Amino acid sequence: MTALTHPAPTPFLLTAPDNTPERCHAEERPRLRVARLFRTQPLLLDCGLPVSDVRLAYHTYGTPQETATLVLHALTGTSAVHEWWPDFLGEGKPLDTGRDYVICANVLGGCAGSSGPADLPTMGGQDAPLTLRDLARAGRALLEHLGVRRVRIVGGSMGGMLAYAWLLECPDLVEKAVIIGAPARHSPWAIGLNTAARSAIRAAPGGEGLKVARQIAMLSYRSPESFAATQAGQRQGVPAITSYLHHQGEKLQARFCERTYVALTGAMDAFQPSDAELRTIRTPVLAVGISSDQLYPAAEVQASAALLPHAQYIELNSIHGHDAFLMDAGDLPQQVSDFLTA
Ligand SMILES: CC(=O)SCCNC(=O)CCNC(=O)[C@H](O)C(C)(C)COP(=O)(O)OP(=O)(O)OC[C@H]1O[C@@H](n2cnc3c(N)ncnc32)[C@H](O)[C@@H]1OP(=O)(O)O
Ligand SMILES: N[C@@H](CCO)C(=O)O
Repeated sequence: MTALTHPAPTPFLLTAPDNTPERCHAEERPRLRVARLFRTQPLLLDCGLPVSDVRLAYHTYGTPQETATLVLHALTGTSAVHEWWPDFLGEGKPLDTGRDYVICANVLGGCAGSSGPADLPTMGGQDAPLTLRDLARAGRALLEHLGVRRVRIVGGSMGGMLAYAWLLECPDLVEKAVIIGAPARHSPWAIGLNTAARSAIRAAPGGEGLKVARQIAMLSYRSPESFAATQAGQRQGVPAITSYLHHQGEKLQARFCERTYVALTGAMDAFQPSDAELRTIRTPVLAVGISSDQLYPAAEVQASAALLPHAQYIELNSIHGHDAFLMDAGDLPQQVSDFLTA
């Protein structure tokens, strides 16, 4: 197989020369910081490989506190919550920067400042397989680094599935969790879509495959009704949807890494907790399905939540499919706020 590529490293600020976290106060402009973790004791990945000196890039918002709100981003997301979730972050919003200490880290394996596949050990000449539990354990070390003892977790899409991994891996840390647009495990449908995306990347490494992967994924992130409303007709001599998908492919290729795409989709596909494991979760959970979600149908999100002893389920009504939690959130911020402050 031709080697997969990694984009130029994201510029970042190290936390401080001695690796002590700097404090970001509500009035400060959000800054990307990078913590260096596992320098004395390695992180043991589920595949058996130890990793030392792990970088996690993160943003914090609000005043540091021992109890924080941890945001878990989606597949191609970053730690910059202020850039991609303005409906949820800010004073008076569910991630209330005037009241809460909000933390978001680019996941282990990511390509927005954290240690990615190119920084991690290989296994048999291939990138080490990562698990969502590995990502949660790395995240736990960041919380310890920041002096955080308890968290409320809010995650959407991959971040929602990662929230399940946190609930299983770190039950002692998590006070409550909001899981948006995510089941506890991938269906054959979701694995199939990711398989096609990875096949495209492997068939055309260097960027072209990643563009196709994004086009496939975008079709699952929206809905037939959404595209009928936004992409009907022609644009510059081709169907508008064709031009849209090309644009989305170019946009992702410019900002993302194909090796991260393979690693994170693989981690999601492999995360298959049993019903029995899910029934052990004691933490209160708010699970949110999205009425038009083609990737993770609302019924699937609800079925996962039904296995949890202390979960409530609500549905976001939108024609815009899976991505609605990012672009058409409606009343959801208020409902999430109510749950987090109850
Ligand atoms: C803002 C950021 O920095 S996001 C980076 C981090 N990413 C994340 O956190 C992941 C989560 N975010 C996302 O997945 C996305 O940003 C979303 C879902 C929130 C929004 O997606 P968007 O691509 O911005 O929205 P949308 O689907 O409406 O597309 C708009 C873009 O398509 C272009 N477009 C729309 N229709 C067409 C068309 N027919 N042909 C060509 N281009 C088109 C628009 O001009 C616009 O382009 P631009 O982004 O270069 O300005
Ligand atoms: N559109 C989001 C959701 C994917 O699950 C992303 O690109 O990360």
